[in-house]
Amino acid sequence: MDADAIRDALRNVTDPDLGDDIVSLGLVNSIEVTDDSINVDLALGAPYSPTETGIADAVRDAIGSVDREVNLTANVDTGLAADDDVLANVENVIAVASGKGGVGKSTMAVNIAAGLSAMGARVGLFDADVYGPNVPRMVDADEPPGATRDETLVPPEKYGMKLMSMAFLVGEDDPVIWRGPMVHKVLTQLWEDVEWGHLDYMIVDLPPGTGDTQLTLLQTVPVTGAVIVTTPQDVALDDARKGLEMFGKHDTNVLGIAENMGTFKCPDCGGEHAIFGEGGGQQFADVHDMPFLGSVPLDPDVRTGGDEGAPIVLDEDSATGEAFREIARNVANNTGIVRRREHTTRNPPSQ
Ligand SMILES: Nc1ncnc2c1ncn2[C@@H]1O[C@H](COP(=O)(O)OP(=O)(O)OP(=O)(O)O)[C@@H](O)[C@H]1O
Repeated sequence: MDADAIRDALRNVTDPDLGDDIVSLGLVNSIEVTDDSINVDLALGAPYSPTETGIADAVRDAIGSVDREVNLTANVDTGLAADDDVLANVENVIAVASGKGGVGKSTMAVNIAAGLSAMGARVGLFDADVYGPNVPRMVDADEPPGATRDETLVPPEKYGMKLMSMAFLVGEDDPVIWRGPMVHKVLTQLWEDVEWGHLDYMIVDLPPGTGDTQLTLLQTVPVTGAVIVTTPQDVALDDARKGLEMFGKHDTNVLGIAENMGTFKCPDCGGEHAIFGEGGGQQFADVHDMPFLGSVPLDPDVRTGGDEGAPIVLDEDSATGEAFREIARNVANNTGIVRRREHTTRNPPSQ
């Protein structure tokens, strides 16, 4: 089997989101055939996402080699030169945002991060909520970052995730009054002077609203996409709209809308009640032509998980945990769509 025959075989592999075969889309970067191996480099950008794992499996099937080892690698064009990319070793930066406080944004960020980590991905969780950093508590991380000789910070790890938070530096209960320029300086240091290593996903928990932190992040870091967390009430949805507008102004992709507290899971009767009305998050996503990532019920186990530092997404037996896992899978899948679409736009296939 030579490279041309392999390329032809790969025309049978369809990208389910972009709706064409991967060769026509220009998602096959290179094919190399040696005496004992077939090496194919694909333009895939969302490691461990179910969709891209499926594409890779289909590629192996299409090649169907029995006598040579098939090695697949992935390299997607991000449009950034390594030099001007502040987080060059981080493949995808995902901002978790909410229009208003208290909708469960940190809970969502922690569970998405832990969910991606459980899928096998290398994950960083960056608590950028300088005004109320609470991620360390939610994952029970009390170990502060270490420091190397050249004064970079080594993030502590929990559930396989690398963590960084203002709480490590100032203490969770210290009131912090930050002005814009200080926020900018501290945040920039927090991601530049940290040894993140190679990450597939960095999840950034933003403070609620549309303030200095959001601006700093969007101006200084190549954000792959944003997740907007909302509850189904009209007031929360109104604020979520402002979040959408902010990301729109900065040309930032929105990976989708995640609904929290969609229903109330009653511990007494076991039933689920739509106390804030039904389908608010889904309707909001539809109206704004955004993907809907999923809905999580108001479930006392989520809060206990958060308080005890054990994200519920890791509880295999919990239905609410499965709702978070579904959101994590969709976040990864939609990250892949953004990456592959950008790649094909930047590298239009010749035929
Ligand atoms: N689906 C849920 N079921 C039960 N409790 C929840 C759920 N989501 C969040 N909580 C609880 O609600 C509280 C607030 O959640 P969280 O800190 O995630 O909100 P937030 O939007 O990040 O808030 P902030 O405005 O402080 O940033 C926490 O105690 C959390 O455990």
